Amino acid sequence: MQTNGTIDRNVKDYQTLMSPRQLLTDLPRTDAMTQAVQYGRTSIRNIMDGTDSRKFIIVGPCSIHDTELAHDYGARLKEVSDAVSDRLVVIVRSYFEKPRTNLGWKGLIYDPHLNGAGDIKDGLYISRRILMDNLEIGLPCATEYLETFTPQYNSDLVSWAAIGARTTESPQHRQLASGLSMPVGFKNSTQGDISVAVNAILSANGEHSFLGIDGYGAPSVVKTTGNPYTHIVIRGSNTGSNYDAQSVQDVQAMLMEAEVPPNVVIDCSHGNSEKDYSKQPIVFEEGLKQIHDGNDRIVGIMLESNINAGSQKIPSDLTGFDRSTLEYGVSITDSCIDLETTASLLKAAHKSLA
Ligand SMILES: O=C[C@H](O)[C@H](O)COP(=O)(O)O
Ligand SMILES: C=C(OP(=O)(O)O)C(=O)O
Repeated sequence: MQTNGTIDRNVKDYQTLMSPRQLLTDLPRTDAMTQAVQYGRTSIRNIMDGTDSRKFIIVGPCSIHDTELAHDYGARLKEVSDAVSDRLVVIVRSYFEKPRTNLGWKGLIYDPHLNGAGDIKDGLYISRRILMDNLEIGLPCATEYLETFTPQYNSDLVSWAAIGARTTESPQHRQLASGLSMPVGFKNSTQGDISVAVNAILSANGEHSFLGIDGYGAPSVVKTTGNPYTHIVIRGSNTGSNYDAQSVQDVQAMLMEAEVPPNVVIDCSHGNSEKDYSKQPIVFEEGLKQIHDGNDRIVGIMLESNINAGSQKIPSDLTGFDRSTLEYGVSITDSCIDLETTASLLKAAHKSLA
């Protein structure tokens, strides 16, 4: 086709991807995995409805960059999860898509080999295997959806999904959430605006028609029913936190004014910890205190946790990067608390919810 340079001026290449159905056929979900997915989804729905008195904890690495690490982390978290499961539903963060403030590594799906090659096909296979690994041992998974096509490739393995602070206001993400099969948390904006998340909930609760792909990869008009299990995740902002009792009550008042259930998840990281992992336990304990003091609509808490504490820097241009230089078990995005701290926080929560 003669285009005279009117299109694709800034496009280097198109690479055809396998259809979602192809990936699901190559890496099929087992019955045991289905059970783990359903356990996570049903538990969260019941907690949101108030028919299950437990709380859900979304906990795990800020991002996964290493299959071995994910496996190791999941196995160790599962032991803690089993010990607290009568009062806490533990869902492991399995985040493969990172929304960046400007540039940076975008996550395992986008650049699985950490070499800047953008091998998204491998990223989809590798990330699906990680979800399957966790489900195999009975650990339900949470993820963030950044790209609106991604759920077709992995949502059958996900029990809870986030729409992040940078995308909560995006119509496409709200429409996407309206059709997702799992409960979805909308973050407040990076500037601390709560109303964008409240509006996101209202939008995602409704029916939509929008452009997407079906399981065979065909461009489709997607018609959704609306997702009744959406809620807010308060994550603080670039200028301060919003996890104190007054802020939480103010958020709940806004939700009730909008006639949606006042369910809130407190994110202990991001703006609430000023991205300093050592402050996450303070936020966690304050959330527990508020629950203990009677705020039973705090339905969940989120922690960013890894095998080892802190974070390590990687170059912004990953071309030629030698990933063997990375320290094992340490985040390459936001700083995380370590597994020992995670285990002691979960055990403290278990005790406090007695
Ligand atoms: O949770 C992850 C980060 O906070 C988010 O992806 C933004 O990261 P950045 O500001 O380092 O780009
Ligand atoms: C990117 C994340 O959070 P936020 O959208 O709140 O920045 C995250 O939880 O990984």
